[in-house]
Amino acid sequence: MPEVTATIQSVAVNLGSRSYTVQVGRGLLESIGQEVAARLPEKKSCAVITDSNVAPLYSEIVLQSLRAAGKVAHLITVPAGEASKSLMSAQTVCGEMVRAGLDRKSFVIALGGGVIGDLGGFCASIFQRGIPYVQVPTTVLSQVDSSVGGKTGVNLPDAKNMVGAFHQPVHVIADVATLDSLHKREWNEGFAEIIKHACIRDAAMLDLIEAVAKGTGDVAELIRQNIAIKAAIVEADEFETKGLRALLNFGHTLGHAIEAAAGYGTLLHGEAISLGLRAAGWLSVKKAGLPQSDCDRMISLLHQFDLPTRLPAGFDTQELLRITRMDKKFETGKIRFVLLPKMGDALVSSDVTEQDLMDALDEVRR
Ligand SMILES: NC(=O)c1ccc[n+]([C@@H]2O[C@H](COP(=O)([O-])OP(=O)(O)OC[C@H]3O[C@@H](n4cnc5c(N)ncnc54)[C@H](O)[C@@H]3O)[C@@H](O)[C@H]2O)c1
Ligand SMILES: O=C(O)C(=O)C[C@@H](O)[C@H](O)[C@H](O)COP(=O)(O)O
Ligand SMILES: [Zn+2]
Repeated sequence: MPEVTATIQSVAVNLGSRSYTVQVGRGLLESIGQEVAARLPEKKSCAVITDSNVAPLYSEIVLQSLRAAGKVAHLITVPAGEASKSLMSAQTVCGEMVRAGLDRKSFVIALGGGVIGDLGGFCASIFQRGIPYVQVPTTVLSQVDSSVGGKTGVNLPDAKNMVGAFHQPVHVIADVATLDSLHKREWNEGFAEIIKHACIRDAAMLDLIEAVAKGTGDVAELIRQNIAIKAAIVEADEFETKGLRALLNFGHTLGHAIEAAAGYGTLLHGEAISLGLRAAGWLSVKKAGLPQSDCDRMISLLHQFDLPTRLPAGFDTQELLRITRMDKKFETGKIRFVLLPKMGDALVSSDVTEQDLMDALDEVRR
């Protein structure tokens, strides 16, 4: 993976009283304490929630920075991986927060990938009915997607993200230096969400993604562009009530079902979404007139990041459909599915049937 160089850039997320800034740059962890103190001057104590892979790499620098800024910081570490995005983990984390003496004047730092962002944000949203939190994303996926927008939550064994809350962070610090320690598989999975963003919102960005795949593109600029895309959608439809934010679910209706059916952690989120993107691309050609060449370009890009586009053996179609019926976009028992009529443009369709989903799954098995 390339070392990502960057000058510090900021993307604003304008949500009235819930507005915040996403800072992107290299070496930002060292100054977390100052940044947090400037935004939460009256808050004295915090929990730094992280996972067992990230803690040995980055917790000390974050704790030191917070303590140097006068904050009392407690480290809470959960096992790495999707299995930690559970109600049981939320209970454990909140219990540790109580025992550490945190109160309604405390705050949370979510230091890690999307699992920690979603879990840490959720704990912040429910702890003593809600305290502020700061996102410190350390994976490509969490920097370009999950740290922005305030969707927090945990999985149920039945389906993904079934319990949660909208709770916006007060600040996001995306230090691209943390990406240096990612393994290739975790680096690559983030590109599923980046390719998704290009497909639904910005066809021109496909060129930059292709350049990054070849090792010639500016990764930090790509991250910044993705944050800007996500921020603009969230600003226009924070609570996913106006039809716009639902477009961020392109590839997710079947992707989430595959992720849950595989057993959380078997496929990474981005890998499951890659499979969902291929299915949604195929349905977009069939039902929305997407040119086959555009669908092929999307699939080729997924391959360039070694992302899976063929469903492995062992997934039962009826089981996947059963999980898909729990999708949050379902309305009065009807599937609402995100399709692309053309590259860079998406819509939510009520014209996709269960038979279409079965046909798409057959296609993805080939
Ligand atoms: N809230 C949202 O809007 C949103 C958006 C997209 C995805 N998500 C959620 O995000 C989760 C996936 O996030 P993820 O892919 O970041 O997974 P993750 O948090 O599990 O991180 C992937 C792996 O990388 C390790 N890791 C993290 N940072 C590292 C670093 N800098 N160096 C080395 N290893 C590191 C982690 O320990 C983990 O093993 C899923 O639960 C998904 O549902 C949420
Ligand atoms: O922020 C959003 O909105 C998204 O849909 C982003 C997705 O990439 C992400 O996986 C999200 O967690 C899905 O949310 P859900 O509401 O479909 O559970
Ligand atoms: Zn996603």
